[in-house]
Amino acid sequence: MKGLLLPWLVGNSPQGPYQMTSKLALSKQLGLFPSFTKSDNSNLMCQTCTRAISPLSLYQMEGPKLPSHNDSTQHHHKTPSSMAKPISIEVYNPNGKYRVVSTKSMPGTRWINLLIEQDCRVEICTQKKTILSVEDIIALIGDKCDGVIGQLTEDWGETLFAALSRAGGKAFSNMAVGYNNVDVNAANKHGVAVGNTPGVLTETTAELAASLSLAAARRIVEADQFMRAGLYDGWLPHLFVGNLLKGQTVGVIGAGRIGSAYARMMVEGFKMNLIYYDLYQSTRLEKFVTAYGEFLKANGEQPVTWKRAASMDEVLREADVISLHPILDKTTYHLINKESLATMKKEAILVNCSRGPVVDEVALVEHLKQNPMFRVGLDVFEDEPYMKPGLADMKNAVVVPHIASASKWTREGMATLAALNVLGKIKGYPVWGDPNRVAPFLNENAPPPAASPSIVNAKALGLPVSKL
Ligand SMILES: NC(=O)C1=CN([C@@H]2O[C@H](COP(=O)(O)OP(=O)(O)OC[C@H]3O[C@@H](n4cnc5c(N)ncnc54)[C@H](O)[C@@H]3O)[C@@H](O)[C@H]2O)C=CC1
Ligand SMILES: O=C(O)C(=O)CO
Repeated sequence: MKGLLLPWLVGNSPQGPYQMTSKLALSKQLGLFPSFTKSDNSNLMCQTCTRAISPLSLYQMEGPKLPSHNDSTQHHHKTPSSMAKPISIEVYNPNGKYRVVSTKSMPGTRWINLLIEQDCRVEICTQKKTILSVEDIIALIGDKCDGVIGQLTEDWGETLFAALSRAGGKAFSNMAVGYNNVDVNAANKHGVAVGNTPGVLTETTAELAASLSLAAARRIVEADQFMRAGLYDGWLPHLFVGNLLKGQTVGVIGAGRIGSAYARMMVEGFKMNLIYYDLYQSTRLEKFVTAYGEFLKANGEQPVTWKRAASMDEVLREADVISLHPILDKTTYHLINKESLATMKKEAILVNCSRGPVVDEVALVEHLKQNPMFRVGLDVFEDEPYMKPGLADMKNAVVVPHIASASKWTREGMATLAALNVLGKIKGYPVWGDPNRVAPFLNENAPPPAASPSIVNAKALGLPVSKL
């Protein structure tokens, strides 16, 4: 079915125009014809509201097989009956037994296929609004909903878990590894499983942190703006002088999956020494740096070194480039503040690809103003989507809009893992034993294991663990 998948209903709003974009093959296979007649201009006309559906070319009807049905549950003008306010959706497999809602369109089609193959009706919110409110999501959940795939921008707390539970839902997955937007206790209270998507975004996110480190070190954005402004009038010894990374020290705060991947990139790619701080020892990372150091030594080069710091301050004092990769919780909120910034070297580089509130952004703006040689690379912001006043004016800051996981492979994989988390709970599958071993779920040439890849509250809910 790969490549054939198109929604059978698309609309901007329940009152707005709809386009039939279903593939006939899929629709025939699933028996999904809504009630339409042909209008004079060859557009399709809904028999209920007489609205024209265009363009017909998107939906190649075959002569006598014009669609006809009278199943009101498949009517496209409304999402489920109890919704307080209409919200536009795309529907796949309307006759599916389980109703799964995705609050956003997500990359790829595999995640949709996997759900519909397992008898799910998939509804994707197409509302033109980047961040959905709790009210919007309650409307999407409606009266009956078996599971929801949501986004890190949404506030998944008591209100939403209560609404999902009332609708019969027992499964939610964030399309993200970080789940600081989710009140897991509220989910536990309502018996809702909470999924996340670790592993598939580790390298992609680490690569963006490495990119921001380089962009800041070599002043790439400033130099780009200078060129475009037509200011370049010839090579100069002082023009955009930045920092050499080789032989310097990279500091990692939070050496989990992403922090460790970033550390390896910086150590191996730029021959930097490593200092890291984490609540846990990262033996694999230490072994990697040791082995690489020995390799360099055997080749007559200066070996790289590693050190596990006893405190975060030790990292801040010693490192030339510091990258933040902890989770966001009470212990990491404003981990970087006025005092910790003052501990750092005047020419240090700070990178944040974790969560905005790990850094006190007001203090950061002030520090950037006072220390023009101090530079930052930021993917995340304290009040996303906004930046604190003054940050946008700072030449010593490189800022990008929370794109660290934005590679095609990763985003499609995140969608797949999120869908499988929800599907697994709906089908009563056990939880995968090792949430870091995601490859079996991402293999497009084999069916995924019958398990939920990563459920963060599996223990609290007493869910069984897969023996696979
Ligand atoms: N900017 C983006 O697009 C992305 C951001 N993220 C963020 O990165 C975070 C980390 O992701 P992973 O590496 O997969 O998670 P992980 O759980 O493997 O790593 C987090 C590490 O932080 C450490 N940690 C926790 N509290 C700490 C503290 N107080 N001080 C120092 N270390 C502490 C943990 O021990 C753990 O090793 C996510 O929770 C998410 O918020 C993740 C993916 C993409
Ligand atoms: O997965 C996450 O936590 C993100 O921030 C999205 O990439």
